[in-house]
Amino acid sequence: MINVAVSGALGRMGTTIGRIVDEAPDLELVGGIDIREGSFFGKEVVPAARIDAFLKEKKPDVLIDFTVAAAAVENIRAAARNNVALIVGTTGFSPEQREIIRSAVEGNVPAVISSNFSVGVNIFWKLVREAARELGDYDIEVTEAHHRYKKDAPSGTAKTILEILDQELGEREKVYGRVGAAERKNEIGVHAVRGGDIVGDHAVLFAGNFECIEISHRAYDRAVFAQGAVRAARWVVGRDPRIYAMQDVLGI
Ligand SMILES: NC(=O)C1=CN([C@@H]2O[C@H](COP(=O)(O)OP(=O)(O)OC[C@H]3O[C@@H](n4cnc5c(N)ncnc54)[C@H](OP(=O)(O)O)[C@@H]3O)[C@@H](O)[C@H]2O)C=CC1
Ligand SMILES: O=C(O)C1=N[C@H](C(=O)O)C[C@H](O)C1
Repeated sequence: MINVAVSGALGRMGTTIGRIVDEAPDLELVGGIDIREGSFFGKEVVPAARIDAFLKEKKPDVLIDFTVAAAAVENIRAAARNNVALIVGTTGFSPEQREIIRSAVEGNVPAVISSNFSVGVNIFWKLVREAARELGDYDIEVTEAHHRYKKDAPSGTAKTILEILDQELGEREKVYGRVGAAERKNEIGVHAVRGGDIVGDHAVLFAGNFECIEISHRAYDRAVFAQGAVRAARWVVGRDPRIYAMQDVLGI
């Protein structure tokens, strides 16, 4: 049995993950952490300020964090202090926060950190890499769309797409939300759409003369991210103490 705790337990992803863990015969939901006190699936949710006491008392094998960047950094540090493995789905980290996370995790606990835990998006990233290798001279535009409540833009998944493009093509200027008259050069356009209950759409357009290729992914239910995060949680426990990607979990 793997003991699982969830931070951001009262949020959209936290409740979706809590339900999956609660229904899994091989997993035990030991409780949650959120900004507020509460309960989910019959288990206590404690405020973030009490995370150390919570981890010591409930002894989860793994903490799954889907919160906001500043909160996640503190939750990750607490998990590392208390020797608890990590799954981190939170997005919107600054380079400085990424560095704090790296030094908290490396050599202390195993952690799978991914801007997107869906299997489909992890395949989509591979396809984008492959296309970039062949179509580096095409014009490239990245578009993402999410629900009205999303706090960060562009999405973490879109930032990962940009990292992949930079790795394959060399660093290029990014133009966010193109506006006004400007000649197109070698830049990559980046566009974020927010509205309604869109779960998560991502597309990369490679536009050449007389043809375009668009690679896209659409999530229909956030359960797809939650299932991936739970799959990673089963995988991460007992691994060497370092940062892993979802590709490591999937073996791709
Ligand atoms: N990697 C992936 O596959 C995916 C990543 N995400 C990312 O996950 C994150 C959460 O998304 P979502 O569930 O939609 O967001 P929500 O706002 O619905 O949930 C976040 C929860 O965390 C709570 N929270 C705030 N501060 C803390 C804290 N210090 N400790 C614990 N909990 C805290 C929030 O409380 P309050 O609302 O009161 O602030 C809220 O209940 C985002 O960064 C999103 O981009 C989302 C989907 C998939
Ligand atoms: O906030 C969300 O909802 C999502 N966030 C992730 C991101 O920022 O890429 C992943 C997914 O698209 C849903």
